[in-house]
Amino acid sequence: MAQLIDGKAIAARVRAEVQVEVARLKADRGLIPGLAVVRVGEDPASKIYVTGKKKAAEEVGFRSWEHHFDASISQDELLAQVRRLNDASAVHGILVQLPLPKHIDAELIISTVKPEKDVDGFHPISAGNLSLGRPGLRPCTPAGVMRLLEEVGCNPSGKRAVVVGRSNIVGKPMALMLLQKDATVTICHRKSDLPREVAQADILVVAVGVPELIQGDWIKPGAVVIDVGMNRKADGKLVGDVAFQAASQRASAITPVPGGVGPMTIAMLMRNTLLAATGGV
Ligand SMILES: Nc1nc2c(c(=O)[nH]1)N[C@@H](CN(C=O)c1ccc(C(=O)N[C@@H](CCC(=O)O)C(=O)O)cc1)CN2
Repeated sequence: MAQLIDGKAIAARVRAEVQVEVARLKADRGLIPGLAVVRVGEDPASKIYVTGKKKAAEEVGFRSWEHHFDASISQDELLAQVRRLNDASAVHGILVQLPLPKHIDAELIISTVKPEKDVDGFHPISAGNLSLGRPGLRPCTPAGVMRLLEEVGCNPSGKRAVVVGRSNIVGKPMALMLLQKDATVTICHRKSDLPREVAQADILVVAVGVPELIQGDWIKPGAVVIDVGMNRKADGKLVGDVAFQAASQRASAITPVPGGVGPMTIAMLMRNTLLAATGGV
């Protein structure tokens, strides 16, 4: 039976570390990191995540602001709001909660955030820094996965890592971060032979948003399995992209859903905001 990777507990530890550093920053330099979160429309999940981000920000000692706009806001007006936050000296980190309404070009909005304030790590400059192996702000979810691996003593160096999913916000940066730690990385997508690729993985990270796509008997015995998926079933239950029970029989360690990767996303956002405030990337 696999070790359960307790993302909730590890995320609490990351937030506590940030809190200590924020207290020191206030005492030594009188600097209080500020996080501005932009939310557009009434997506219920976004509302919950943004509330969680504000709560975490306040707990670690940041200033935080939520800028909520009606779903009918024009792209130009939203761009102007982001530029205003770019110019605000008390704001060190800006994030625009996704998804945005269809009439807004999310890529354009993201590229308008000042790279130094891009605490989501989604800006093309941040993505370029990552792909070139330069310092920079990293996307929170894959950064959280790297911390989970570290916490369970899994060093990617020399291991075969398989990432299922090639999104710009999880799959691609995840693969690059594992590569940077000297894993041999395969990225899978809808044309891949999943059972064959998954069977090779010492480290398996799945981020596709398809409930229980990865079957337990595909998994290499002893693999570390990280499930980024979060899928709401008809009965309201949340399941991941991996068939958890069967996978637990073969993996050496596995993240649950909920309580695995999800809480790490918000914890790493706190770390990124601290880095943005101190210029410490
Ligand atoms: N601008 C961004 N938008 C979105 C991001 C992001 O990183 N930046 N990621 C997701 C949503 N997200 C944070 O924004 C997020 C998702 C899930 C969780 C989480 O803790 N999930 C819990 C379960 C919650 C539930 O019961 O519904 C868990 O996995 O235990 C935190 C943050 C998309 N948008």
